[in-house]
Amino acid sequence: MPQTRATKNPPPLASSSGSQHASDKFEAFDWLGQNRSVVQGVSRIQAYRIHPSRWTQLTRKPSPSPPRRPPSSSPNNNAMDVDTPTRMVTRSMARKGGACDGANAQGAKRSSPSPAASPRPARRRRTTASDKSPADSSDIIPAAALPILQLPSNLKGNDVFCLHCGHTPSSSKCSIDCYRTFRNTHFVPAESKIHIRHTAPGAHHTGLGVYVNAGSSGFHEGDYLGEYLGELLPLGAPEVMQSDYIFTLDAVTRKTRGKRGARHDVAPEVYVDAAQHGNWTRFVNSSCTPNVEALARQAGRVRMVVYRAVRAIRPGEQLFVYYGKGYFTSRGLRCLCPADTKPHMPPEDEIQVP
Ligand SMILES: C[S@@+](CC[C@H](N)C(=O)[O-])C[C@H]1O[C@@H](n2cnc3c(N)ncnc32)[C@H](O)[C@@H]1O
Repeated sequence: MPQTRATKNPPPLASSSGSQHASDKFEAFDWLGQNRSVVQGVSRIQAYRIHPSRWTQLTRKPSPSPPRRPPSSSPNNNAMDVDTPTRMVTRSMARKGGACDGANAQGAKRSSPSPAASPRPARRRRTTASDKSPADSSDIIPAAALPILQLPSNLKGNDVFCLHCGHTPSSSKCSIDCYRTFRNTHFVPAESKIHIRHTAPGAHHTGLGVYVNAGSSGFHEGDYLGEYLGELLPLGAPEVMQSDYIFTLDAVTRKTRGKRGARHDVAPEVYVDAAQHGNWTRFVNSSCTPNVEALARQAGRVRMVVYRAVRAIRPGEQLFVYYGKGYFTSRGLRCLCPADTKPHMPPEDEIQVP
């Protein structure tokens, strides 16, 4: 079924027809197979990039105190944030220049590592020399990007936990080394178990997708598969409106309860856009029955979106996250995932994890 995008600024890379996809012009085997770092103008990166002119030309709103979320009326607000997955950026979030207002909550909910969600460090695995990527040993974060990525140092409360050490990132026990160590030790070597290829033609064709290699051991539930890398963009950057490869790196820095309900303080808006620079995670398609979740987390005060397996994933299976309903509605797209034989609209923000 033809799909149209309801946007005044059609994405430069993406086509508006259902049979053509942003990445059709990539040679999928090149991405992983030919050891090339640049494929058809899209560079494969191992660390965040920053768009220098976007950060100097655009003035970000000064935020002496972090913006407030509207009080929530949900009596179960505490539970709401537990392991809530993050979602791809919707068009309306980008237009409004902010992803954290209540009106957009359905498509924009990001997680905060709540006390129940991540007080303990993630499961570690043994690192081998072959797991090391060039980025692990050198500058994993460009110096200019560090202040952009880091959460405020005056974090209070106990809502924000480092994925590596489990401490609040403002604690003296948590440092940038936590981010480095997390990257080196907690991710499974996913790239050696996956390949990127065109999805089958027909009703479920969604361009390129990520598949688990036949003959590999697949993934276990809870495996950290990778970090969603891309170019860091500030609030108001025009690319945010145009990209189909974008997450917000927003994070809840403090959650307090008052008479009017819970209040969430959030860190200033940052987007990670993989349209021009990215890693394999940019090819993961959306499904209403995902096997991977995208979580907004932090390690050593560095914000990141991590992909984690929500169940065991067998060889031959395609990896899927859930982009959120807002991703599809704001682009005038229908979901073509295998959860339904026909093009459909994803459920509100509910996902069915089998
Ligand atoms: C982040 S990219 C995923 C990789 C993409 N398939 C590619 O070839 O580069 C997101 C785009 O993939 C397509 N896509 C992913 N999941 C989809 C789904 N469930 N239904 C329809 N299109 C989907 C849409 O074109 C969407 O804008």
